[in-house]
Amino acid sequence: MEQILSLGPTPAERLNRARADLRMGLPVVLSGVCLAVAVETLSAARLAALRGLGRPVLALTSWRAETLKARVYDGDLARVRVPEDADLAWLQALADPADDLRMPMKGPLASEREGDAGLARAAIALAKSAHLLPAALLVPLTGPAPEGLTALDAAQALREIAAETVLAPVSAARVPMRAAEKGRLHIFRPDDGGEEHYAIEIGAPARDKPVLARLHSACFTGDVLGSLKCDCGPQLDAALTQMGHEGAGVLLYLNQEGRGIGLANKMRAYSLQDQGFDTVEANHRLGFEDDERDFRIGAALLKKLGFAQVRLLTNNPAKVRMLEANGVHVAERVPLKVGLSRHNAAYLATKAAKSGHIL
Ligand SMILES: Nc1nc2c(ncn2[C@@H]2O[C@H](COP(=O)(O)OP(=O)(O)OP(=O)(O)O)[C@@H](O)[C@H]2O)c(=O)[nH]1
Ligand SMILES: [Zn+2]
Repeated sequence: MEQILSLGPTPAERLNRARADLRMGLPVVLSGVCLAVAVETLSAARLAALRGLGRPVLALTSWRAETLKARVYDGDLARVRVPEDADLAWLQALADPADDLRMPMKGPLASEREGDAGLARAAIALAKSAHLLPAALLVPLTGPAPEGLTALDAAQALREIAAETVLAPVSAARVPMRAAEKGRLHIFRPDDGGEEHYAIEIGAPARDKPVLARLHSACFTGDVLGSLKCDCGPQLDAALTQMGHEGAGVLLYLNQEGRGIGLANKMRAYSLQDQGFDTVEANHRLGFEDDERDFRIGAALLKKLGFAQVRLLTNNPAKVRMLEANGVHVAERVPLKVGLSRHNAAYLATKAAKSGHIL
């Protein structure tokens, strides 16, 4: 009996299923009492079906609510009442700031004050971790949940999302690179089937001395396209080149595109930047924090590879603090200032002014 039971999904596995469901536009059951669906992927047909069940409420982060002038009674989020005549376009306009400037008036909006915000909080956290816009529609269930939907306990889901990802090595092989011939790429995979992360080891760095290290967050536009809007591409190059020259180092390539909001949301942020908002304001207008990355992953990977001390290539003091807080000693911060262009001067200045980067 024990064995049959253990074949079922763990809470972490269920959570990953829920992410996939939300990305498809399927609702998930929260704590057995409501259905939650991401606004970004919601279809008109599903909205109609959900309306048949009860009165929906739209969960938005306090950042998004602030822009929309919706009252925030729940600290980090607001639960906005959905009027009888509101259609899918109304919901989408509240979730997505793309047309805010063209059509600023969406209200007046009324927010729920009574009751528990825990379900809404879990729904928003789920949408974020699925790299969708942080906006979710919640509908209370009066009867049993529809068959076949993924069911989660809201409090447990929030704990799982906040928990540290456990990564296991999957495979590794030699990859000689332009910048460093003695390269080896290691792939790590979380046990819940989530995002994989990579480590590139240059040479054979000693484990008992501080290793030259770089924690690089994925940037498709900078790393692959050579975008001039940021400094990621040149930083990646310069870090590998320095490791190549010194003959040893480790670069973690963390799949946390767009400071953890995903590439689709990053392009939404870029469109807002074209409307005049800076990189931090754009994240906030979308409903995200400035930085949604889980910095613990970097520390965990370094320790897994046997490195307890680093000389960290970064201009971001938050990375230094995070490593120290998670058991990796930063013996030295090595500045990494490359790739300044007229396209990214304002972006780098904003990071220095608002995110504490050292220019
Ligand atoms: N949301 C958002 N993400 C961006 C933007 N520009 C770049 N990014 C992302 O920002 C991250 C930059 O990561 P890093 O270079 O590792 O980190 P950093 O915090 O700048 O710190 P250091 O480079 O180490 O000094 C990447 O995930 C990029 O995809 C932007 O305008 N908006
Ligand atoms: Zn970049």
